[in-house]
Amino acid sequence: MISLEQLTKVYGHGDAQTVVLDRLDFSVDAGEIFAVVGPSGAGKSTLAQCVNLLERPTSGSVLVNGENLSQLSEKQLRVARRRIGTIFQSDGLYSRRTAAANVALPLEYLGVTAAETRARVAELLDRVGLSNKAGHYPHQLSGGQRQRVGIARALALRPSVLLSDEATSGLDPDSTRSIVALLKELRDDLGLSILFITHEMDTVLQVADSVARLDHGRIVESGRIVELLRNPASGLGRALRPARAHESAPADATEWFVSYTSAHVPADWLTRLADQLGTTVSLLGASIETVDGATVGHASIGVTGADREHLITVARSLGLDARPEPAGESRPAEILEKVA
Ligand SMILES: Nc1ncnc2c1ncn2[C@@H]1O[C@H](COP(=O)(O)OP(=O)(O)OP(=O)(O)O)[C@@H](O)[C@H]1O
Repeated sequence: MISLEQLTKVYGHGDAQTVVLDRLDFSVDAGEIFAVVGPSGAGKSTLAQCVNLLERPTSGSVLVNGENLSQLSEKQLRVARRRIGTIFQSDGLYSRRTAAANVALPLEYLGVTAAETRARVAELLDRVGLSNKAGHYPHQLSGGQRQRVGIARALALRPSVLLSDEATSGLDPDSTRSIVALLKELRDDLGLSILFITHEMDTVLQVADSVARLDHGRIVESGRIVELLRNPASGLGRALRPARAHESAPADATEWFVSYTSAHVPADWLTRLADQLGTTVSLLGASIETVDGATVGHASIGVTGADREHLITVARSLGLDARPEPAGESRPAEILEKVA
C-alpha cells in the first residue's frame, strides 16, 4: 500500500516560488490501480518523482506499507526504493542489452548470483508473456513488447508498489490494451498497488479502479470509477464516459442526460418514462459500460414539454438519475481534451 499525506512540493524561493504539489492526500491499496490525470503542467511528473523520492517533497510524507520514505537517508532510500517499481513512457531499455539482460540489471546491481538471476529473469519474462523474446534486442521488439520488458525489469526486486508514469502514452491501441491487461493481472496476482499517471482518459476507464484529477497541484476531484460514472454531476464521470454518437434533440424538445445501473431499472424504462410523462421521449444517444461487475448506462434523451421537477421525480421512480444537459456544455469528447 502507498499513502501520500499532505505531500507538498515547492520549487524556487520568495517571489519566484511555485507550489507544484499542494497538500496531496490519497492512498492506493494493495490490489488497487489508482489513476492520476490532469492537464499539462498539473504536476503529474513531479508527483511521480516525489513518490519514488527522486525529488524530496518540501513537506508531507510518502508511506509504503506504513514506512515513511520521506524521512530516510539517501542510503536507506536506496534500499526502500526496491519496494517501488517504476515504468516510464520511454521504456528506458539499454539498446545493447537483450531483453533478458535488461531485466537482469537490477538483480546484477544487487549482486544476486548468476544462477538465481537466470531463473528469476526467465520467470519474469514468462510473467509478461515474452519468454520467446529473451535474446531479442530492444530494436527487434515492438513498442508494447519493449514496455513489457520494462515492466518485467520493474518487478525484478519484487516491489509492492508499481509506479507507471505515462507508460501507455504513445502506444497504439492494441499495445495499450495488452499493457492494461498485464497491469490488471499484476494487480490481481501479486496484489500490487499501482499508481497510474496518465493524460489518457480512455485508458483510465480501461485500467483503473479509482482516479484523481490533479489541477494546479491540487486534487480537484477523485473517487472510484464506478461511482463517478454513476454520478451525473461528476465532471470526471462525464469525461470518463466514452463519447457517444449523438443525435440533436428535436426543435421543440429539451435535452436531458440520464444515468442508471441496469440492475435497478426496468428494461423498458424509455417507454415507461414517455407513458408516465404523457409526452414524447426520444433517445438521442446511449452507452453502456461494465465497471466492477455493474452495468452502468448513460443516455441522452429529448423530452417534449415536460415539467422539470416532474421529469426528475418520474425518472427517479424508475431508478434513473436525470438532469438537463446544460445548453452549450461541452460534449464528452471535448471534455476529454480539456482533461488531457
Ligand atoms: N525543477 C523545477 N523547477 C521549477 N519548476 C518546475 C520544476 N519541475 C517542474 N516545474 C513546474 O511544475 C509544474 C508542473 O510540472 P510537471 O512536469 O509536474 O507537470 P505535468 O502534469 O507532468 O505536465 P505534462 O503533462 O506536460 O508532463 C510546471 O509548472 C513546471 O513548470
